Amino acid sequence: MRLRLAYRRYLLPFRTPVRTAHGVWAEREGVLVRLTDESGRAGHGEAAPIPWFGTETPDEIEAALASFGEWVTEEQLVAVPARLGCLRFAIAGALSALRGSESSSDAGHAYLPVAALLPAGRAVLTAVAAKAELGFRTFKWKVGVGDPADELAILDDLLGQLPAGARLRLDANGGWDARVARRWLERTADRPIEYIEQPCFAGKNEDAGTRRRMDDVLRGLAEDYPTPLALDESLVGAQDVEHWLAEGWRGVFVIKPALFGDPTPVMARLAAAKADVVFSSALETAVGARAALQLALAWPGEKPRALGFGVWPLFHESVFDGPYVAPFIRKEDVEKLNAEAVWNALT
Ligand SMILES: O=C(O)CCC(=O)c1ccccc1C(=O)O
Ligand SMILES: [Mg+2]
Repeated sequence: MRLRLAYRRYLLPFRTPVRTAHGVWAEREGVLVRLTDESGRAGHGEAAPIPWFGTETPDEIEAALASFGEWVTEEQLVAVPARLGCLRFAIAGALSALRGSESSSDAGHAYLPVAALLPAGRAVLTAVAAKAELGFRTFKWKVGVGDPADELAILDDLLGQLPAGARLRLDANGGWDARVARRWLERTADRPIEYIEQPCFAGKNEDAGTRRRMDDVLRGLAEDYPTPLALDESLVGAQDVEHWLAEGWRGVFVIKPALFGDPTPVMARLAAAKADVVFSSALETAVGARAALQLALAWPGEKPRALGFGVWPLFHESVFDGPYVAPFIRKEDVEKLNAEAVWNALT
């Protein structure tokens, strides 16, 4: 079947720049894809790459789309190479929206809890109360941004401000070396920390030996301390999931579906392995978020941990955002996200 391919590249400044151990991230760049069949039915998908995680870049996505021309076949689309994982996710999402295969069944979860994303540094102490007031009970704080001694001092103030029974996740974005990670893990051992996300990381451009040594460091930290660890930057694409499942990783798998190409086989693999999964935002627009949240809601078995989607409002125009006021995301909120409206807002 012939499909008409259109795409729109976007560059959207965040309302507030996101500070992580990788530096300041001020604007989101990505590409929306729209596929229309001969009856005029359309499906949208989003490629929201994170090059510092080791994904492809927006330029590579645009070049691949430009090479297609206006009319494509499904065979051509699914032949996009695996290294363009974000583009493959956009294509899979657009095809599934077009076929209506994403749409509602009664299977899956009616709603899932959401973790509120808190700002790095001391700003966390003024941000947390408003989120708790809204009813959030899982929180995520970015660490590895400032001096470790300062951040360690803030940790206990933050724990003191959390409502009873709250859970706190820390995300170092790979910004610690093994020594700093051990210092933190000693401190968190007797504190109620849900998990620490990616304490250390060797970039995708490091040589294989360096990356292997970093895997050993992560395994060692996971074995030596009681606070659970989560992999995030370590997981970009199906081959990384296979690698860590084969390693017998018993911690958390943070899955940003946007980075996993056609997500269906990866989800099946993680579910079969009974992996401890946290579905998380890539700071994409409502188009990619809709597809990612549908996967989370369809996760088989037990309710997964709180979603890493407490990121909105993220953009200046609310049409680009997902649902955000409540500490839960409901299936009906996700189904209401309007991909065509996002597309139209990018003229
Ligand atoms: O996971 C969450 O709770 C929010 C999303 C998030 O933190 C994030 C968003 C984009 C890129 C990287 C990250 C990250 O987890 O490090
Ligand atoms: Mg992370």
